[in-house]
Amino acid sequence: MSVITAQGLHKRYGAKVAVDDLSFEVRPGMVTGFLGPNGAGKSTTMRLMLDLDNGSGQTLFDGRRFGTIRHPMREIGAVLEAKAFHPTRTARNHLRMLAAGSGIPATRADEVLEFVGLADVKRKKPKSFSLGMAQRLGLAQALLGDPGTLILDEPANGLDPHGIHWLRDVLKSLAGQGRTIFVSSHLLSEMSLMADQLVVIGRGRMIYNGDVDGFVREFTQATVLVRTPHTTQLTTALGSLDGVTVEALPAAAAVAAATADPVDPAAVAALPAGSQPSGALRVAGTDAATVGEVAFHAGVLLHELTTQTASLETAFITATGASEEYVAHDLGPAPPPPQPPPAAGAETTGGAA
Ligand SMILES: Nc1ncnc2c1ncn2[C@@H]1O[C@H](COP(=O)(O)OP(=O)(O)OP(=O)(O)O)[C@@H](O)[C@H]1O
Repeated sequence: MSVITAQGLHKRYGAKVAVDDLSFEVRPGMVTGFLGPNGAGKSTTMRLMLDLDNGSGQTLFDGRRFGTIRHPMREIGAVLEAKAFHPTRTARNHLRMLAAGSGIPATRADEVLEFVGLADVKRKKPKSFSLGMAQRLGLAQALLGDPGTLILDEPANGLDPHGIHWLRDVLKSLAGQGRTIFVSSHLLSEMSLMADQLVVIGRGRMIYNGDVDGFVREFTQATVLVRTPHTTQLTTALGSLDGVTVEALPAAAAVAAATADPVDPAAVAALPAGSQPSGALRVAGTDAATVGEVAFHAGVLLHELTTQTASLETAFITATGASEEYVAHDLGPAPPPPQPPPAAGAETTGGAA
């Protein structure tokens, strides 16, 4: 359980700056997600943090560099590459060898293999493992020394939906025990369910460091969904507010037509409570409380008033769009297959044989 402090991490490959002066803190007791488009520098950053790559800056684990920690496996569990295992040993022996090197009892190998669901294949060689099985073995290896800190690069890669669900529960529960979890992933829906804090980078630079809700707030605009039988009156009333836009959703347009817009409030009010036809509006540029107040002062009945926040994926695309390194382009039609050369003496213009 340690605070990770990354300070001024920097790495270039020739002219290419892969990690550009990154500083951030990863705190215990929560999952910190590490996000960025392809090639943003996530893996390089993780390697720098663990002194596995040459670069500048430093990373401290409760004030100590990785290289100075006597038994790193007992403090920091890391999986940076899913398939980095000994080529000839069985999964169990691979873990027992690592355990022996760090003064960890051999029985722990069986415990962690059981924990990650690989007990049945522990006598098999990891080279025969699928990517998902290799990921599970990687996590078993990381947990061998019961470390307080986990650094995991794309641990969900290759896992099936059950495996992803399981991994999320495991990481959340390890964080709940007070451990420090730093995990990269491209699965944004998973990240939104799992992470408390985010470090988001693009082209090696910091884009955002803070809590997940703050990221979504900063890079997207919340809207207010309103359902009312009086869409026209409400649209007019909201139109007087600066910076507010109102969009009629398809259902609202249908109601407006059906009730011969503008709505006759007296006719609608005469309907039994709850049976008035309701149209939907999406309001941007203000909050639900303001929409509710405006509706109240305009005498507009509301059936629903909901704040709608955007997804982590929408925020990620907005935040990192400009720093996307590998941008796809439209694929034109395939060229026609080459025509075989005409046989010698054959007709080339067509015609009756
Ligand atoms: N050994 C290397 N030699 C040259 N360039 C490298 C090397 N390793 C990484 N890079 C470059 O550094 C940049 C960052 O790469 P990195 O693998 O850290 O990104 P990433 O965010 O982990 O990407 P992904 O999400 O695709 O795994 C990329 O532009 C990559 O091409």
